[in-house]
Amino acid sequence: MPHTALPATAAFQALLSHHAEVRDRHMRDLFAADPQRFDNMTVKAAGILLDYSKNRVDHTTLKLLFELARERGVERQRAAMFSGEKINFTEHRAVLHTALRAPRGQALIVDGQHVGEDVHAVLDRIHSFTERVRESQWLGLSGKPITDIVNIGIGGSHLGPQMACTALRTFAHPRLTMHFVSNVDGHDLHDVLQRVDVETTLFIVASKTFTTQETMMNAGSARDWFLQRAAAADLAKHFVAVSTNTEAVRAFGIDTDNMFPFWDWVGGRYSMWSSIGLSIALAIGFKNFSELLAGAHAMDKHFCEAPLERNMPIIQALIGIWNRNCFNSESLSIAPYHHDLRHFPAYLQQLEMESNGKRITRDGSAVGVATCPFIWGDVGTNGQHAFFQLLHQGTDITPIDFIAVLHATHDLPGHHAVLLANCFAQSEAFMRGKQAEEVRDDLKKLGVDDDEINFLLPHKTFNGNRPSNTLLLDALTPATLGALIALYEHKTFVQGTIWGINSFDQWGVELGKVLAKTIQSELAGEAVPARHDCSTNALIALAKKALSDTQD
Ligand SMILES: O=P(O)(O)OC[C@H]1O[C@](O)(CO)[C@@H](O)[C@@H]1O
Repeated sequence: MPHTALPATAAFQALLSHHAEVRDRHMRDLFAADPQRFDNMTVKAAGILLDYSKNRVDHTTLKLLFELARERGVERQRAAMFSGEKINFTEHRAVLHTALRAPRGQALIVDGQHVGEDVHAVLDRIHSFTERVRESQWLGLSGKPITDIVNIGIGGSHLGPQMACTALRTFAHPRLTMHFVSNVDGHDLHDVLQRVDVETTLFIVASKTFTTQETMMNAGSARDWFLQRAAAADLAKHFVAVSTNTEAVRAFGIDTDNMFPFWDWVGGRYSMWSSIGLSIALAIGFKNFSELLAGAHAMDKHFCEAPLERNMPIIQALIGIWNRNCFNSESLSIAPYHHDLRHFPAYLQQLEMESNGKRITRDGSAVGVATCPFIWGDVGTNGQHAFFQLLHQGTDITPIDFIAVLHATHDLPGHHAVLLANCFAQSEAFMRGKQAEEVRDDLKKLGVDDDEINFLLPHKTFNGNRPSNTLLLDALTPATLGALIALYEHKTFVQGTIWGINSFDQWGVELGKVLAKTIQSELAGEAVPARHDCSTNALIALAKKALSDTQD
């Protein structure tokens, strides 16, 4: 079906003309002109407040952005996704992670399958299994309760579970220690195996395909480690699988009674709501896991029902389009001011960059504009002492998403106020900057002489006008975390729709999976070295020597 590339649309052209008129305007002036700017540019949903007032937008900008969303068919695509249409058009698959968090009783049939019934049947199994482990009814080989859970997976089968278990650690079962192994680098698994006891460890092999090289290698090594210490008959008490591939699970030697399935309409990076979330449910309990799903569902409802002008994922997506496609911002920095959200930037890297790191639209033509920015970041306040200097005074302007939580779960006096003060001070400074006159006054008060002031002035002046969103959560709970993740999922989807790309395939990553295999067989000496460039040939030779020295 022919597709109109973004640059050819009237709404985008109108946005570009508006940008040419307003791009030099300073946010300080926008704030001065509208004392109600905060009230006018905040939206609340599912326990989250989004303050987007510290962006270079005004009423006209927003109007043009909403027109763009309408012209690009965001509402139509949203309905298509939720109803199970095969919007993943290169893999001919439905995209139904939202069905994983819908309450029992949803009537949705895809390819003759009753999706809601299937989802809740698996959730019921997760419920009973996690209770048995948590209540010390599921016992290890010597009759002891499980103390350590090792999730072996990568990408979407790792990042979501690890991020959520860390974020919700205050809800976790005190007896259970969670471990996450993802990297094919043996140092990762080796480190964990040194810290666990074979009698009380449960391994979850989490892989949608059950063919991913890293996961299968780690799972195989974990199984070898286990069998060196225990009998094969004990494997069923210590290994469970999460996958869509029953045959491969059976071939690996995991009892399919110990397999928790999911479906091809769940994308890897959207899968933590499925049985890929088994480790989360084990850590925080099924009731809390259900609240995580309910929080995401509350955001789904908001996304489906709120008018575009009050719709948080749509607003966040449109602000991102404005920054990326009009101001050419190449990256988006994620700054969670909560230590337990420290894995959130890495989670979003896969979510956004694997989804929208694309350049071809649905009819095979080029997008014609820049797509996904680089996503990166670290927790506040650590980031302030590492890369914030560049964000304040570097030559690139990088938009930032500040994520703050009003109530802490610790009782150490003073810390939380200082943390929040830093967060708000940073977003204010990025917006306001510090003008030459303010710098001069400050230095004068300190008694600095005029020559020194003139010398220092350009270095100590900040232009400001650097955009940010602030997302405020009342508390970090399963429900608000669920809503926060769903918010970014839908934001990603809306941006993909505006660019006209498929946010749900990942051919680039598939290529990487194939490429390593050639060199792998050359390193193993099984293949005649392919004709690489001289650098790659030399590196292979060095590694080959090192590997054979280690074996000697
Ligand atoms: O769950 P699997 O099949 O092991 O895949 C792991 C990850 O690999 C990818 O296919 C590519 O990184 C992701 O989309 C997925 O989350």
